[in-house]
Formats: sequence, structure tokens, C-alpha cells
Amino acid sequence: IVHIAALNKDRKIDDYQRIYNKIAEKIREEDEYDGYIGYGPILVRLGWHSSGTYDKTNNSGGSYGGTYRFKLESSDPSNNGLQNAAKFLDPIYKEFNWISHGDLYTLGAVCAVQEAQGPKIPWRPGRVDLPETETPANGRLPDANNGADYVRNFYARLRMNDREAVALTGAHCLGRTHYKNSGFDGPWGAASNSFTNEFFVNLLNEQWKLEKNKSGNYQYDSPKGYMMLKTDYALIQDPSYLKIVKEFANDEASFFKEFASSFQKLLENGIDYPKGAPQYIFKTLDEQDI
Ligand code: HEM
Ligand SMILES: CC(=O)Cn1cnc2ccccc21
Repeated sequence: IVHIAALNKDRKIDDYQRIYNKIAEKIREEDEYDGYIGYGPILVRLGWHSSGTYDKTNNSGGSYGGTYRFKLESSDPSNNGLQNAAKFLDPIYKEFNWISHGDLYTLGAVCAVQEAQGPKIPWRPGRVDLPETETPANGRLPDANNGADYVRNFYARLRMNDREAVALTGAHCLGRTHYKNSGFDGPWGAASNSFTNEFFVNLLNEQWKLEKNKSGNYQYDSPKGYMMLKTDYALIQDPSYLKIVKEFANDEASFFKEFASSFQKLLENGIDYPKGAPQYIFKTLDEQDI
């Protein structure tokens, strides 16, 4: 399968910065969502889940076709709760309906990371909406009840190495788990809407205890009321992952650098960008004094 980015000569950086600003202002305005965490984390998860269906073996799935908009994909149990992010973006799509769904979902995730004081994520437009028939089957997104070997194999399908895998999972510094969505809960402690290396610091510094939660799933809990999934905890069980967790816990700048490149790669998996395709780095609201 080949997906070539469409170059749209009529649209320039300020067209996309306008959409970025609309999303960023709406995140700032609707701050009460999910116990005042806000919409940032779930927008990041939507961009990730719309990209995480990619399969390198036949270059299928991924963000290009915007197929999350179809029932088959949005009703995947792995996508429980993401309807809130899609509803958040709906009025923005209505106002700027020249953008493709794939570009909107990924732009929303980039905006959410940057507005949470995370690293700048370079972003390229050109995804083209595909028909419902192109929607990938359910089951391509990861299952949290697994260890390091599963995590390594899963990320390999997305062309990610150990360093990229650890960096990407660091997005679990944002938001929280919700029983009704995934059968995991917590953290009762500091669920955050700031993008930091906190996830790695917590992994290394907390005492973790494997517990069966009220949904019958196993998760790691800490005395401070933090939680980790089994796939999170795997990052300190595996010697190669552990080395990288320590680096990122001790050097936030190196985490930010690796996250920026890995997240762009995740959001662009499966897309061929022609020579001269534009790449944008958006300004945050703060940088524009908005
Ligand atoms: C092995 C890989 C992964 C697994 C098994 C996993 C699993 C999960 C689960 C179970 C939740 C809770 C969902 C809910 O109950 O609402 C969650 C939330 C989240 N995930 Fe992951 N995840 C993985 C990788 C990633 C990656 C690569 C990113 C982004 C780069 C990411 C970003 C997020 C964010 C931001 C949230 C919080 C959403 C919210 O607060 O509503 N995750 N993840
Ligand atoms: C603060 C922290 O690390 C909580 N946390 C730990 N693992 C997570 C997975 C998804 C969302 C949040 C998660």
C-alpha cells in the first residue's frame, strides 16, 4: 500500500497556525474536563491511536486516511473514551473543513503536547481522507496486560527501536487511566496536564506493588496513589529499556529531543512525502502573546 502526501499550494503555515490556535484556545477555555486535567492528554491519545494502527509489514493503517472517523475504528474497545476528543475537534473541523481528518487528528496531538509545555513537534500536512473500506480491523492497538517482549514486538511493527519506544511511552506523564475506558484506574495522585519526564522519575523512585484492581486487571500501585500499567513497568524490568528510562529520568532535554522525533515518526508512519513537501513548527499561544 502506498500513501503519498498531497501538496496543497493554497494552504500555508498561517492557515495551519490558525487551526492550531483554535485548538489551543479551546483547550485553555474548556479546562474543567476530566477533573480539571483538560482535553490535552486525550487529544494526544487520539493522535497516537489514529497512528498506532500502522503495520510495517504491508504499510497499512496509520494516520493517513483519517479512518478513526468511521464506526469500525472508533468503536474499537481500545479506543473507548476517545469520542470525547473527536467531539472536541468536531466544531473545529466544521469551521476549517478544508483540512483532512488525518491532518486534524495529528495536528491536535501536536498542539496538545506543545501547549502542555512539551517539545516542539515538527508537523507535515498532506494526509488524505480514505473511504470506509480502508478502515483497519480492530485489534492493532496495544494491550496493557503484557511485559517487555510484547512491548518490543509491538513497537517493532511501528518501526520503533527501544529508545523510541521508551520515549513514546513517556507520554504517560499526561492524563490518567479510567475504569470505564480501559479497566484501569488512577493515578489518584498527580494526574498531570504538563509534559515532563515525571513518568520516568516515578517509575524509578516509587515502590511499586502489583495488584489486581476491581476490574480484575493487574496494575502496579504506589503508596502515593500513583499507578503503572504492566507495559509501563516492563520499562524497568528489561535491562535495555531500564538504561534508557534512567537517562530520560536524569535528563529531561534528552527525553524531549527523542520524544519529538519519535512522535513525528509515529504520526507520519506509512506516508510518502514528495520532495519539497512543507514541514511546519507551530508557535505556542504563549509565544504569540495570545
Ligand atoms: C504499549 C503501549 C501503550 C499501552 C498499552 C497504553 C495503554 C494506555 C491505557 C490503558 C490508557 C488509559 C486509557 C483510559 O482508561 O482512558 C492510556 C492512556 C494514555 N495514553 Fe497510552 N498506552 C501505550 C502507549 C502510548 C503512547 C505511545 C502514547 C503517546 C505517544 C500514549 C498516550 C496516552 C495518553 C496521553 C493517555 C492519557 C489519556 C487520558 O488522560 O484520557 N500511550 N494508555
Ligand atoms: C503519572 C503517571 O505516570 C500515571 N500513568 C502511569 N501510566 C499511565 C498510563 C496512562 C495514563 C497515565 C499513566
